[in-house]
Amino acid sequence: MTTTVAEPVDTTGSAVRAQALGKRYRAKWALRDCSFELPAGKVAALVGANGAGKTTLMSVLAGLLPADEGSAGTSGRVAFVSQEKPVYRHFTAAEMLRLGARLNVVWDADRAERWLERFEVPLDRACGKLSGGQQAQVAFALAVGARPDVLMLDEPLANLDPLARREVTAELLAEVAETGMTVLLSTHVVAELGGVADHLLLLAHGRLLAGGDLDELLTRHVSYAGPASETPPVLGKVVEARHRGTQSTFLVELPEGRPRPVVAGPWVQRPVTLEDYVLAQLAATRKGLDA
Ligand SMILES: Nc1ncnc2c1ncn2[C@@H]1O[C@H](COP(=O)(O)OP(=O)(O)OP(=O)(O)O)[C@@H](O)[C@H]1O
Repeated sequence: MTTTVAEPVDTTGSAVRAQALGKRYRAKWALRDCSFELPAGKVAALVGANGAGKTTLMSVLAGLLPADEGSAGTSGRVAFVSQEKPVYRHFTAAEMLRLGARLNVVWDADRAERWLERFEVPLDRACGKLSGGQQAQVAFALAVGARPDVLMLDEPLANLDPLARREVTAELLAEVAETGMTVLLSTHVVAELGGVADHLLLLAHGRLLAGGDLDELLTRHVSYAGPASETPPVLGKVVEARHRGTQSTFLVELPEGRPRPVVAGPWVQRPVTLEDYVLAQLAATRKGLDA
């Protein structure tokens, strides 16, 4: 089934909470020592390389997989749209919505129908004859129709054309603004998260490498470009260093609670985008420099 709705667990204030969460498949840990909290009403992006543990984390949070250590909880009702976004092939989109109405404790038919209309999904065609993107829209319609407090979407943007990606994220933001729900979405399309996500969870090899408010995280990271050098012109943790010919570039995590240092020429500093940050972190873990 496309959407799973789980019943509430106490999270003492936050919308989603994980405490030293771990999950293994046989002897191999897919998730380890994962602790974080998501405040309500946030859109959190869950990013990480293939196999980092994103689907496993969402499945445990949604209650589909049992944790092997630690604990997790979500406040209110949770809807989870899995990566495959399976729909019953012989059911039409309209029949899927009728099924949603019967399976969910809370059901907002208008909301679900509006979603399908918005994305021009034919209501009377068997889901098996819809495109991959249209099938995903049926899955999203079912999820928003269930009026969850926490909506988890595993790679919602895969299968969607660029315009649909932009429109789906805009619709999700509108849902968040209107209902106050919390969204946790995993994605590889990091470049399109700007202006969408306000919280980040970055997984590497099953461990949480970074997490927190996106603005705070990006404010603490700065890129410096200057003459070839072994070290950056400021104190801090070097997340990424690149040396090309006579130029060096450093992405630096500045120490917490200190004013941003002023650098003198020839060094030039520039702000770090979410994509810069995530790619630098992923590159570092791939090279075995971290985690
Ligand atoms: N059912 C399973 N049985 C055994 N190992 C599994 C199973 N599901 C996932 N794994 C392993 O657990 C690790 C995490 O997988 P997971 O699917 O959670 O990663 P992911 O970050 O969602 O990856 P992707 O971006 O490729 O979807 C991987 O090493 C994967 O091979």
